[in-house]
Amino acid sequence: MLTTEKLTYWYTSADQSLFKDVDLEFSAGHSYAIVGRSGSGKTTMVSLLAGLDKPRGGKIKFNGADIAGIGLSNYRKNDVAIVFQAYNLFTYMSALENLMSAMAITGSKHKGDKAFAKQMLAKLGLSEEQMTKNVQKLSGGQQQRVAIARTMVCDAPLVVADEPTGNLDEENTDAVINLFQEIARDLGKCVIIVTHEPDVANRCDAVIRLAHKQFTWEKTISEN
Ligand SMILES: Nc1ncnc2c1ncn2[C@@H]1O[C@H](COP(=O)(O)OP(=O)(O)OP(=O)(O)O)[C@@H](O)[C@H]1O
Repeated sequence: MLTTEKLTYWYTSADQSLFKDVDLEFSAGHSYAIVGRSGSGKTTMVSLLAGLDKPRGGKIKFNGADIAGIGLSNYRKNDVAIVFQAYNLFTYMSALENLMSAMAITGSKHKGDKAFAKQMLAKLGLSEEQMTKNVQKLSGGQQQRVAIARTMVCDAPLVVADEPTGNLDEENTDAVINLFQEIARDLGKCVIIVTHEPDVANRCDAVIRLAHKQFTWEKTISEN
């Protein structure tokens, strides 16, 4: 579903590349963890994969088409759902309103379907009362679950998450990982997660380590 071909990136302020000539392949229906030391370039890599920044060299292809050709804003709107550590929810809305607007903005096939949005939030353990109050009144774990529910109600086949469990306790981390697995296995999406947590990485179908500017597979899909 998603491939990188000789992907190269450097920040203009840096004197050398962060990574060079990276070839990776991600398939639908699987979850992938990207791990590595702080500052190695994991966030930069997922920003490129999510179409938030442009490569300096090489290509990112989505279903065989260069995302530069698709147009990064079209790609972000139709093909990618992004989950950040700082949830990025509309803070003046309820959880339900957040899902409804995400469906409207992305033109999801569930657009306008309030019952479906409620069903997803209920599935993630939110009560009717929690769904309809301002998201800022929810706990961090609950807000993160809303951010993940948002990826489930949109049609985007690719879900990219940067440290999605970074500030969650063990119980919420577990719930979030279960959700990502469900999104990959049951909804058939491709899930790519940057994480510092070995437990989170181990529960993904594949693990890629970034070290010394190289990405190496620590666990591959076929080892499952
Ligand atoms: N906008 C920027 N301009 C210049 N340098 C940057 C910029 N963003 C990040 N960097 C540098 O690029 C390197 C990689 O950063 P990145 O955030 O991708 O690493 P990371 O592996 O995600 O780190 P962490 O695990 O701490 O989040 C770091 O040395 C960082 O200081």
